[in-house]
Amino acid sequence: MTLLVFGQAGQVATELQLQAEVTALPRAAADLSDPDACAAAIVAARPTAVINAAAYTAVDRAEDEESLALRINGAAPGAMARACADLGVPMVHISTDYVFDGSGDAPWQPDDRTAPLNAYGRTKLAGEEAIRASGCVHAILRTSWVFSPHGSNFVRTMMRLSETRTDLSIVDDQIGGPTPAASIAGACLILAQALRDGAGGGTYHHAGAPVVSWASLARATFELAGREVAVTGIPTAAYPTPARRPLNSRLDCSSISRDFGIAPPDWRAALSDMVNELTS
Ligand SMILES: NC(=O)C1=CN([C@@H]2O[C@H](COP(=O)(O)OP(=O)(O)OC[C@H]3O[C@@H](n4cnc5c(N)ncnc54)[C@H](OP(=O)(O)O)[C@@H]3O)[C@@H](O)[C@H]2O)C=CC1
Ligand SMILES: Cc1cn([C@H]2C[C@H](O)[C@@H](COP(=O)(O)OP(=O)(O)O[C@H]3O[C@@H](C)C(=O)[C@@H](O)[C@H]3O)O2)c(=O)[nH]c1=O
Ligand SMILES: [Mg+2]
Repeated sequence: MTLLVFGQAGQVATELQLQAEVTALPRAAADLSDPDACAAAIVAARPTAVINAAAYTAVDRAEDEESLALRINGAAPGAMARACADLGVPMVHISTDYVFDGSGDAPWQPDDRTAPLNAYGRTKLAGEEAIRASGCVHAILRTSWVFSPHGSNFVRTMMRLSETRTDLSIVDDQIGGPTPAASIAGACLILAQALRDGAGGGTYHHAGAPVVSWASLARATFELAGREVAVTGIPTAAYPTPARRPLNSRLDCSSISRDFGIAPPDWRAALSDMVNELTS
């Protein structure tokens, strides 16, 4: 199958290229700020399936650039999906825990009420809605707290800070599942094949287990890397940021296990591999 991937250098896009033969489109080939160009790229490639792994992911910066983020995260996936619908090509799209408001402490189900707290979350929700409205055969995969040795993510930020800092204050009241980018890529490939084979699709959750706080994830990183950094857990209110972030990012991942046999990965194994790769 000819798989067309939007995104090339991002965390998930990089893993897709490592795991499968795909045509990955860098920004120069398909800029998501130009939705029509994305649709045209699909028409030109005539793929058997499309995976959108590109997005505007700078959560704080999106507060000041919401209209650009909306074009990239909302309008572009919508244009891709309409092109897919016209051609009868299935589409796999990645979305986020940040579509939820983070209330309570129960894991979010795929059909729970969405109510994003920040601009990034609003634009990602717009993308989901545009894809559903297009009528294309699709799977929307919501995930959370992505990390990998490639690209920018919280774990790499912690590794960088450990070069110069002996203590850090990290929020310990935001709870979620850190997810290896490799696991998301694997899930996208399974979903693309299943949709090709006639599966119905829909909205699914896939995130790493067990759930932790950002402070715990930082401690686990420093322990594996042998870095002596003291982590003080602090409440979100003590770490002001431009974008509000949800406290409860737990995602219930049972429907993707049931329908596709995709189980939540244990992030600790992937973190250990990643730290070894970065420190060797
Ligand atoms: N990172 C995370 O923690 C989470 C991510 N997600 C979702 O997972 C998906 C993959 O995220 P991840 O791999 O982490 O993303 P990254 O931030 O690692 O990479 C984003 C990718 O999108 C590309 N991109 C950004 N803007 C444009 C544009 N205007 N035109 C074309 N390409 C563009 C980037 O290209 P370039 O290299 O040229 O900048 C890059 O390849 C996204 O949909 C994201 O919303 C969901 C939950 C958590
Ligand atoms: C660097 C640092 C961050 N923090 C906090 C800020 C924030 O609440 C939390 C994580 O910071 P980040 O900026 O890495 O997180 P953020 O970029 O918001 O991560 C999110 O990215 C988007 C794309 C998603 O879709 C989400 O699933 C999630 O992964 O850690 C501290 O408390 N202390 C620190 O020293
Ligand atoms: Mg970030």
